[in-house]
Amino acid sequence: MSKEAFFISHFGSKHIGDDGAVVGNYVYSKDLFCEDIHFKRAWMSLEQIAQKSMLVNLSDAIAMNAKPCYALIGVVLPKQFSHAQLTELARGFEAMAKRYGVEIIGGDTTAGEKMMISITIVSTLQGKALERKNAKVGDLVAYTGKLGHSYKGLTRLLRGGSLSKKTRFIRPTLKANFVYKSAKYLSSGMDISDGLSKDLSRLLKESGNVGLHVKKKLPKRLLCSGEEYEMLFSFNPRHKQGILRIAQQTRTKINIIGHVARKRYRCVCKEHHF
Ligand SMILES: Nc1ncnc2c1ncn2[C@@H]1O[C@H](COP(=O)(O)OP(=O)(O)O)[C@@H](O)[C@H]1O
Ligand SMILES: Cc1ncc(C[n+]2csc(CCOP(=O)(O)OP(=O)(O)O)c2C)c(N)n1
Ligand SMILES: [Mg+2]
Repeated sequence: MSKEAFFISHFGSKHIGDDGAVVGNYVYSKDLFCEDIHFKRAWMSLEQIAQKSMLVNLSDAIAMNAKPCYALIGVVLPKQFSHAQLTELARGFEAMAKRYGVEIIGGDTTAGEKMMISITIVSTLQGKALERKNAKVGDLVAYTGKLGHSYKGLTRLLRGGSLSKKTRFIRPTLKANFVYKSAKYLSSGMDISDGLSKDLSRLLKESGNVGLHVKKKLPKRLLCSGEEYEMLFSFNPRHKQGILRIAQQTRTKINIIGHVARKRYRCVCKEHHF
């Protein structure tokens, strides 16, 4: 068991375990975005840091089929930040929040050596919650968009290169419209933050330790690319046409990777979790 799982295992709530906690018609979710863990200051402007930290948080809400409405923003900021820097960061949060119809209703601010951002999102379910745990044997498994860009961007940055502001690593593109329209046809779903293979292993485990019958083998650079924020989901094959139609309407690329089978699935990537 990872130290992360060990730590979380101490809490008794039945709401723990998915992208967000479903309580009544609301979903509550939180993600951290930290200097030298999720980003380096040299890689991104403060505006981009604010934007990405907000997007990765909105991603969890959307992945639950919920519309984000409120955000609480906790920040640890270096003391030497100028007013201009604080403005840039705050405007980044506010602009992205506005774009998704989210109101920043509070948070907390303190000084520290490295930047840390912790965002809590409150969202409202758009229909049934899209959980990880209901994939059934025989369901098709698919993901949206293209994978591998984020890892490619990260590798370039780690080698001292730079990225254009539109690249996936700097600015993920969320699939909100596709999720909201298709959720009623999906049996399970989650966003891809730790890599398709790792996140798929979680989804299949939560669905009763089932496995995947692979349709076409994917290379590790796609399977293990984290921070993609594409959607991973499963559905009964009878909904395939309906889902493909919604994908077309929302201009979302869908990749079917196989179907759920009675076997075990093993993550093929290196574990990097705490
Ligand atoms: N420090 C913590 N205290 C309580 N619950 C936690 C903590 N860290 C993670 N969790 C919960 O564990 C589950 C899995 O978290 P995680 O794998 O990080 O989800 P995600 O990839 O969507 O961020 C979530 O339900 C999350 O709320
Ligand atoms: C400086 C730096 N090193 C490495 C990475 C790569 N990286 C950091 S966290 C992560 C996985 C996703 O983060 P996590 O905090 O596990 O997100 P969650 O699953 O909780 O949503 C990846 C691929 C990075 N973004 N920045
Ligand atoms: Mg997490």
